[in-house]
Amino acid sequence: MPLQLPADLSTRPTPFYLYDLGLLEQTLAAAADAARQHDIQVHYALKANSNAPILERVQRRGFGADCVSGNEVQCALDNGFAPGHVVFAGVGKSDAEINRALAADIWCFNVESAPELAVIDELAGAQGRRARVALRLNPNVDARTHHYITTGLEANKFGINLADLPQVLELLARLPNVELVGLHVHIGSQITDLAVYETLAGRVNELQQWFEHRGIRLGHLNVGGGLGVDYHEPDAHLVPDFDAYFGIFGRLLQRRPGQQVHVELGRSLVAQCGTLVSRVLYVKESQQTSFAILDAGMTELIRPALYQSYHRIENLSGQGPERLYDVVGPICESSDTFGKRVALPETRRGDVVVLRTAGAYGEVMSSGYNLRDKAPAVYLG
Ligand SMILES: Cc1ncc(COP(=O)(O)O)c(C=O)c1O
Ligand SMILES: N[C@@H](CCCC[NH3+])C(=O)O
Repeated sequence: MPLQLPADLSTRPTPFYLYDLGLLEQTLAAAADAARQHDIQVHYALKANSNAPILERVQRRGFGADCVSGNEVQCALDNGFAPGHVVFAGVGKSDAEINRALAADIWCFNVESAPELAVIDELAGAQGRRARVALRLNPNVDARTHHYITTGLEANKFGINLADLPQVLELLARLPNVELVGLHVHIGSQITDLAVYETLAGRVNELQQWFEHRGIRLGHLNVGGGLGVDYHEPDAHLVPDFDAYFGIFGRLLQRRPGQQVHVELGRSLVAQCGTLVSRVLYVKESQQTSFAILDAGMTELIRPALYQSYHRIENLSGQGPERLYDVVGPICESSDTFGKRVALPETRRGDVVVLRTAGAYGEVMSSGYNLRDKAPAVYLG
């Protein structure tokens, strides 16, 4: 399927984010089918992209919302997610955020530490409520992804380490305003080696047994998100292999009767439907390198600067034999580089250059550094 472009591209100012809603629907349908087949509930991780037209489509599929701030909780509610389908996660929830989520009577707080548990109990008590909580445990499983987006190792700030679990359970037993409803793990993002999820499923089974030996039955198992996408050859894998991913948990998790299994997917649902569209401002020839300087930079898409991430770069208007370019943005930082020695057709001022697979952690991570304008979003399909 060729990249869909707006009919008025030649006169439309750049940069902008372009979203293919047809591809989004196709991706959501594939995920919903696979989830249904394995009886797994999806909570969409809003942090990947919280634009209203995207949330509207996610919500229509019957997915819930996985939120990591009070504003994300509010955004989910404003965009039609029922409170009973909203989860609030995150290592540093403020009192104000917890209070808002309690007042909205969301489904569950994913709790990351003993002090947080005590605060939720206190605030719930003050509101005359009982909060449902899942404990986020650190399963110490290596996601084999970039170290900045690995979250399930003991060295990471996330989750409760297994050594601390007995004390957390003692605390939980003493707190009157919190009810333990589940177990939560999340080991990282952009996971492409699915064997990692097999290890995770085994670890979750062990954890469940550990709880059961202490007489605790878990209403749901939340195995987090992290399914990766193909940044290198997006057109070959526009829709991720949800069947393989859900199948692992469907097959390997030892589910108890009536127990629910939840996943929190972000990137895999929205990454491929988004593209950052820019134009070449200048081609600057230096002795060693040809720079293609774009009108988009790290302020629009920070992933290459932050994680050395690869995004496929295509010159849609260039013709002629390929040459190598360092593709950079206009921001006053040397890390404002989208790719080095990128093969592009002969590139000129005004050419339209796109960065693919930018629907997740693209627009949401944009900034106003250098007092840049926010790039608008354009929706097709
Ligand atoms: C706790 C939690 N759940 C879900 C996600 C969504 O991850 P992804 O977009 O990789 O599916 C993240 C981000 O890594 C996360 O930290
Ligand atoms: N923002 C990151 C992933 C972090 C996911 C959230 N825990 C990325 O662009 O890849």
